[in-house]
Amino acid sequence: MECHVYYEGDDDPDKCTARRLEKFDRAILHRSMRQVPYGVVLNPHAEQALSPADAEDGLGTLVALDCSWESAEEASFSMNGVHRALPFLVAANPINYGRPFQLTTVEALAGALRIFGEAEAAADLLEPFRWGETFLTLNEEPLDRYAACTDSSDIVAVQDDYLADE
Ligand SMILES: C[S@@+](CC[C@H](N)C(=O)[O-])C[C@H]1O[C@@H](n2cnc3c(N)ncnc32)[C@H](O)[C@@H]1O
Repeated sequence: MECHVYYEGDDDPDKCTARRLEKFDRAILHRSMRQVPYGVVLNPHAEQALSPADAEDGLGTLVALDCSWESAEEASFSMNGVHRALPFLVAANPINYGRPFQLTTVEALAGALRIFGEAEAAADLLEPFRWGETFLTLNEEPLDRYAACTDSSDIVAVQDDYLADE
């Protein structure tokens, strides 16, 4: 599955995970919205949770928006595609370690790949990051359970187990 990122460029370039993905040839960055291909769009505002059932709908393409969280409002996600929110997963990056839902671009893309059953691709994407493997170990149990789900309602039922512990 190809990973594409619409790059807004308003976040600290030194900490930006999308730029590092581009540097290590793990993702294709687009500076113009028109260039972003149709795909499964990782959108935290989406009504439906991502599930394995979405794997075919993106025509082999995953899309994220790399911008600051301040500008990641609903209107910014105007890409063409199937919009999905990730279920409960916690960040492993040093800035937001342990925080649920607010993932970096690479964590979001890797989480989606893992839910789609593409464990090797997820590990490969995270490989250029010091804390990359930690994201997979920290979230191993929910990721295994999400990857075994059939659809979005299954995912939400699994997620409820983790939200109940928050
Ligand atoms: C707001 S940007 C922040 C990127 C950060 N500056 C970096 O360097 O990675 C993170 C992007 O990852 C995706 N993402 C993060 N958490 C998500 C979630 N819970 N559900 C869906 N997508 C999510 C979205 O595409 C979101 O715009």
